[in-house]
Amino acid sequence: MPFQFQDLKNHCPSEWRDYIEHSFVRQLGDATLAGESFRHYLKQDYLFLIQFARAFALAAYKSPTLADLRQAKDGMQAILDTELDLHIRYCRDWGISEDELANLPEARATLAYTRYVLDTGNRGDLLDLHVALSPCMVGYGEIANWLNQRAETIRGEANPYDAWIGMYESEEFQEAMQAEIRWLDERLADVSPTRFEQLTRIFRDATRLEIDFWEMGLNLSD
Ligand SMILES: Cc1ncc(CN)c(N)n1
Repeated sequence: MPFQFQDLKNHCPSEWRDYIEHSFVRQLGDATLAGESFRHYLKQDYLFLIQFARAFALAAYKSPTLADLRQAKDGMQAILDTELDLHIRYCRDWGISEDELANLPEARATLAYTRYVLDTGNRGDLLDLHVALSPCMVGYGEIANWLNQRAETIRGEANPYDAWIGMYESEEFQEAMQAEIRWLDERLADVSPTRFEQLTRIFRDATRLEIDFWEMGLNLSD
C-alpha cells in the first residue's frame, strides 16, 4: 500500500489533534481569546512567515525538476503576496505598525520552529523539507475548517478574530493546502517504510513546534 500525506497524520494523531484543536484555536473561535495573546501571536507570526518564505526559497534551490521549482515558487508567492500582505494589513487593524514589525525580537518558539525547518531542509532533500513545511501549509486550512464545523465558533462581527478564520478558509489558501497535499501524496507513494519512519519523525517534530507556537501566544512568552 503506497504511503500518503494522511498516513503522516495517522502516525501522530494526538500531536496533530493538540495542534488543530489547541486552546488558542478554541478561544479564537469562541471569541474569548485575550487581545494581548492574539497581538503577541500576530507579531511573532510576521517573523515566522518571513523565515518560511526563506524555506520556500531553499525548496526552489533543492528542486531537481521544473515542476518542483514551480511548486516552490507558488509556495513562496502564496506567503509573500497573499499571506504576508494580508497579515501586515491585519496587524495594522490591531494597532501594530510595519515599523514595529520590522524591529521585533524573535521569541524562542519562533526561532526554534523556523530554524528547525530550515535546518531539516539544509540537511535533507526536498521531501524532508516539504514534510517539515506541511503542518504549516496544511494545518491552518484544516483549523479554519474545524472551527467552521464547531457549534461554539462565532462568525461575523461578534468575533474580533473572524477575519483570521476568513483568511484560512479562503479559496486561495485552501487551494494552496490541497496543492501541497497532492505534491506530498505523489512523492510519498514511492518511499520505503524505513524512509517513511524518518519522515514521520520530521512531521511529528514540526507539529510539536506548531503547538509550542500557540503556547507562546497564550503565555505571551518571548
Ligand atoms: C506558526 C504558523 N503556522 C502556519 C501558518 C500558516 N501558513 C502560519 N501563518 N503560522
